[in-house]
Amino acid sequence: MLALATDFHERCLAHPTLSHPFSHGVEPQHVPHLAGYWGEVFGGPPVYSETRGGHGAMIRVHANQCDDDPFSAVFVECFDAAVVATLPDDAELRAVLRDYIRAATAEVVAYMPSSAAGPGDPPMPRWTWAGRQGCDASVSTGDATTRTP
Ligand code: HEM
Repeated sequence: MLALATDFHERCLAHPTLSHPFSHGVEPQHVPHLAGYWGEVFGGPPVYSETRGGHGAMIRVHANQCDDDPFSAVFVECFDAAVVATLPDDAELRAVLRDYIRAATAEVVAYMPSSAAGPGDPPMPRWTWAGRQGCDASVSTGDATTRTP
């Protein structure tokens, strides 16, 4: 997760659109925080919830920041590229991660408009080989259940 977050963040900083939100200075521990968040989503220990306040806190970092959305498409492109650069060449893994980042980005971006209500205290999303757990199947990878989580 640290390798993925490091590579991904470098891509954001190098991107003409994505670099803008980071141009006012980035929290020095941003990359480990991002890695801890993703680790928790994918079944690791609750590092992000215990140290940063959980999924709602992550959403609130982004909330009410922007009334249009120049970010979603390029954000997922950078993530897909970071997955290819840092994780094993595994089609099933890449499919789950592709589904994940699209669902996660749509959720974050929905809170970005200045008029959006806050997220409350939503649970941390959990993703496995079968896609998102405890949620509707439209964001799941369907029958990809043969791998051990
Ligand atoms: C859609 C476009 C997005 C943009 C432009 C964006 C931008 C940012 C910025 C500027 C920060 C603050 C960096 C800092 O100073 O610490 C941040 C923090 C963060 N972002 Fe995003 N983000 C986006 C989407 C997402 C998504 C989809 C996720 C999760 C899948 C995510 C996860 C995080 C996390 C975990 C943090 C650290 C929050 C903390 O300090 O606890 N971001 N993001």
